[in-house]
Amino acid sequence: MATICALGLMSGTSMDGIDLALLRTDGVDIVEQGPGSFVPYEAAFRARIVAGLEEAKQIGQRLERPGSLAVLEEDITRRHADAVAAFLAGAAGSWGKPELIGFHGQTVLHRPQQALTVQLGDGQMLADLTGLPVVFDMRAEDMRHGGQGAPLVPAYHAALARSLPPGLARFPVVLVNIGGISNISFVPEHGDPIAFDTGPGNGLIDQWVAREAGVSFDADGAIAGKGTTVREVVSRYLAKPFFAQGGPKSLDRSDFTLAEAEGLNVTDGARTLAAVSAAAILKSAEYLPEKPKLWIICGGGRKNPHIMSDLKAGAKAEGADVISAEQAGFDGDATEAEAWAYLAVRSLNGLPLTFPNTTGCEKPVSGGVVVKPLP
Ligand SMILES: Nc1ncnc2c1ncn2[C@@H]1O[C@H](COP(=O)(O)OP(=O)(O)OP(=O)(O)O)[C@@H](O)[C@H]1O
Ligand SMILES: CC(=O)N[C@H]1[C@@H]2OC[C@@H](O2)[C@@H](O)[C@@H]1O[C@H](C)C(=O)O
Repeated sequence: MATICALGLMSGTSMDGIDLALLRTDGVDIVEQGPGSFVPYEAAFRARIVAGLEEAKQIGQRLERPGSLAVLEEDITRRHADAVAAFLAGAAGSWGKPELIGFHGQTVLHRPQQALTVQLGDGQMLADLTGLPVVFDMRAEDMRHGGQGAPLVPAYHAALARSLPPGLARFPVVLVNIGGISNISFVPEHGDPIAFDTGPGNGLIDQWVAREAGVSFDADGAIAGKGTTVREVVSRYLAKPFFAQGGPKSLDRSDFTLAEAEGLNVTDGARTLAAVSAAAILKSAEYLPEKPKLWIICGGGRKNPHIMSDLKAGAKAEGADVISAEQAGFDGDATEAEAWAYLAVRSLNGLPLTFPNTTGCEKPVSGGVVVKPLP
């Protein structure tokens, strides 16, 4: 299959902005990772998305856009187009001109039990504004085949694991994405990955520090650094039914709340929620066929030193190592955007995006809608 240059766009559950990354791939091998970038949403726009999450709860059919959601979708799409233009006008443009965009959009509702997942993002509008073909809506087909519709990044995680230099690769490798929600991909030396969402990532920490300290995230874990983990609260979170079984499973941003942390002071709350994030990830090992030997941490949560130190301590007790994406030679901020570039090329080539062991779909499923700019 032909190698092409693709541009991936991800606006994740943290709702902090748009990640962009270029990738050269044939949809199987990662031929070359290109530059990445991030365009933050300002606080007022993030607040509009948060308000949109509430309105999205009324959605019964995935194409419905009640209340302000139609306008929000247009604005999200326009911001992606502006981000692409700025990105390609800079150094990224000289690395390569993308032939295809992989567009995630903004998840506002995810109800796998109802086979309902809604990402705001108008693929045709983005194609028209950028002049490039766009692959979007990559989760729906998986759900039509009985899958959770998430996580989708495991196909790319597996390619990353297989690209590790022999000196670093200690299989089974687990790639972890700590975004608003966390998810893992278990990659054995031979065979297909096993994947599922593992629990809250940074989402609860963000909500906690926004409410208690008026900041959008706990930068470098500074607030948590002044607090202590309250074990009883961690146990209360881990006692939730979500943790009583393995995958396939996926989460909506609202599935976990701050309820269990109420009453803590601001610093203990931030530290405890970081501990919850790490403990939830480590607990996933109970549902894997073999003990992981190497954990590689991607996503914004790797910048919280408390999540990282808890992960390292827990993994060490099981004889495993924890390293950041960068220590593995990857760009941990760009992984998801790269994944959407990779998945777009797979979609174009009719290759599966998801597998029975990653989302629970009944057979490997491709997906995504491909649109071209109108003449
Ligand atoms: N320097 C930092 N210190 C601590 N936390 C950080 C730092 N930088 C980013 N984060 C956390 O990472 C989050 C963003 O992570 P990321 O971009 O991986 O999430 P996402 O892509 O929105 O989520 P998802 O994977 O759930 O779709 C921020 O909301 C913040 O909580
Ligand atoms: C429905 C949805 O957008 N889910 C996200 C979310 O954020 C992390 C986790 O929950 C994961 O399942 C997924 O994103 C990643 C990138 C994925 O699909 O692989």
